[in-house]
Amino acid sequence: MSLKLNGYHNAKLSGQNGTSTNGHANKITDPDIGHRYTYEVLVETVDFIKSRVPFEPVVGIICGSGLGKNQIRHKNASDILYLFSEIDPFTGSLAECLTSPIEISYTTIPNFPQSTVKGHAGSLVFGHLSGLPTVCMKGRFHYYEGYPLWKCCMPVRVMKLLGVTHLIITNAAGGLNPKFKVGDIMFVNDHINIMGFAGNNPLQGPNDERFGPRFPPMNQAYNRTIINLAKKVAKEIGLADRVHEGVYTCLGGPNFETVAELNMLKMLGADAVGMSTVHEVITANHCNMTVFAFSLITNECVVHYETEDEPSHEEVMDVGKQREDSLKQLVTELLKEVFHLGITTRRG
Ligand SMILES: O=P(O)(O)O[C@H]1O[C@H](CO)[C@@H](O)[C@H]1O
Ligand SMILES: Nc1nc2[nH]cnc2c(=O)[nH]1
Repeated sequence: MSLKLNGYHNAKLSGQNGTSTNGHANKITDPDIGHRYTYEVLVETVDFIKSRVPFEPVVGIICGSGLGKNQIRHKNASDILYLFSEIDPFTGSLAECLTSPIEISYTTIPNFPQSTVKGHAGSLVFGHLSGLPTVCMKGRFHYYEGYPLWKCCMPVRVMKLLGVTHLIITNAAGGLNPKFKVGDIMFVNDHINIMGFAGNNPLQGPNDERFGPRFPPMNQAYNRTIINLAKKVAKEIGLADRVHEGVYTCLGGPNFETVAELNMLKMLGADAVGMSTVHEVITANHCNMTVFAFSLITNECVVHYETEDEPSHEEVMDVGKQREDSLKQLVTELLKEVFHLGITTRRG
């Protein structure tokens, strides 16, 4: 099978054969070498999916905690879960907005990691959303599950190879900005890659130029035009007073933050904190996808000691459930606008 990506198709996999992208002799100290997904391994995964899905998705959606948990009804227990009928677009999880869905469990997809977190069902759902061929990840992978960042982001590259140009990333997050209330939505306009400060980055290790450049820029990681459209859509559907823009930051988890950590993150300029998304955004930008991300504020971060309030994953999932309908409406209406305007990918 031959897949062409941004003119990188014939480029050599640099870094694994003794030559690095900057031309220096390469002594690899990467402990994951030999385990990382090569381009060819991902093509194997993509071929499996293509053999089961009769169309190419252009939109990808990653469902955050509580937004991808429901199992879709299916008629048999085989690996492909063909659904009976169209599903009401405003009930159930984000994936249930897809019409004529085809659901493939992660357990059956070659080379795919497995979901281990409550609220992350563990399947890819293919279908149409606002008329656009779409793939939805019901269940993402987190660093705290024990997956290295490059593995957490493997599905982003799979989506790219499947044909996805526009990626919508959703997450549940704690609100650091005092203006944010539980149930509000924050359109992510930038991030702080705290794990990256310590040298942990999904692009670490050999770079395969068929995906993207060794040193990708990240100053326009979140598509400005889509953020503006999302604000317009939010206004139209009566959510204007529940949406904000802001900076997301990701810690490794799984524990929620201490009071001192939260105050530090606030000082750094973060408006919301979670345990995902940043590495997915980096990987998507690296392979020239257009990215839109939003956080559902599921809890207000506790930034002082005089309280008995504590965050919990149950609360996170409950708020996801309560706000599901608004989020689905937002995404559905937004996609109509994005493709009406014909927003292109980052590098054209
Ligand atoms: O980022 P998502 O997957 O939405 O989930 C967030 O919610 C969970 C904690 O309750 C963590 O996984 C955190 O990252
Ligand atoms: N790290 C982190 N992740 C979250 N996910 C949902 N809420 C939170 C939070 O307060 N902190």
